[in-house]
Amino acid sequence: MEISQSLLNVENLSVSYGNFEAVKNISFSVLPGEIFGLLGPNGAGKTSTLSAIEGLVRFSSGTIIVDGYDVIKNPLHARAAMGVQLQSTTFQPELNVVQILQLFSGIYGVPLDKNGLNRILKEIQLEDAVHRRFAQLSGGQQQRLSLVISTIHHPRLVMLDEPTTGLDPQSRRQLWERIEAIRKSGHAVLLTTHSMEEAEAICDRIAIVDHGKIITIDEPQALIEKHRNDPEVIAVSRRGKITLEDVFIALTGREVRA
Ligand SMILES: Nc1ncnc2c1ncn2[C@@H]1O[C@H](COP(=O)(O)OP(=O)(O)OP(=O)(O)O)[C@@H](O)[C@H]1O
Repeated sequence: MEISQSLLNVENLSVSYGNFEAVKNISFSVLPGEIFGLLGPNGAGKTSTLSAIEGLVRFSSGTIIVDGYDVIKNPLHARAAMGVQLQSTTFQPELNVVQILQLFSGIYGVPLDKNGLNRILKEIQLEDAVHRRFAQLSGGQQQRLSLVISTIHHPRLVMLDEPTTGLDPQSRRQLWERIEAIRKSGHAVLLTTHSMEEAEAICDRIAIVDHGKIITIDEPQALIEKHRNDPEVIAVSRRGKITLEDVFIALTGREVRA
């Protein structure tokens, strides 16, 4: 895969916390118009990988190129090209929906007049919740607001850490549609998820990560086809149907992580 074609190119990335190596020499690329999922058991190194790309943790070795910019040599350009989903703790608790949108449009240098503000509020269906603070919103409303903020500057690469965890099916579908709209615009999405259903539904390719290493990278359906006759996959399957979760469990093992 040509590096120049990729919106994100991660090459031989390692991340350590003291003596503990959480990410071990991983490489992958994300293309324009692609939704790429990082899947892995708890503690596999997914968030550490995202954090390294986002510039939140220092990595011990490797290179990360975002939209052609090396995150170490050109951090400002690289950061301008990415949108990062913010966790609720990042929002000032005393600010309401409108104030949060105004704050982040200011931070990103994106002009937001009254019409623009109303358009966004309508788009994320928060017109009736403008005066609520973040903590007073439902999980679905919080995620819609977080996603719109992470894309307010139209970044070419959007990174989402477990964007739909805890959402009801309606809210999850709506988020999926918004994520798919990012893909449609030719931008790329890198997300982490524990939902195999989500990976199958929206990811073009997935990387299965375990113990800091990438076990495999493929299209979800291709991965199922490739492994459907593996004895370990058949052994963990239920009701005679082979799913992505069966392949995932067979590849990463049945034991629960600490
Ligand atoms: N700041 C830190 N200091 C020390 N160890 C850390 C730190 N952050 C993460 N780790 C460890 O690194 C490993 C990878 O953690 P990471 O959060 O990247 O995993 P993950 O795949 O995102 O897991 P989860 O699915 O549970 O969110 C884990 O063993 C974790 O305990």
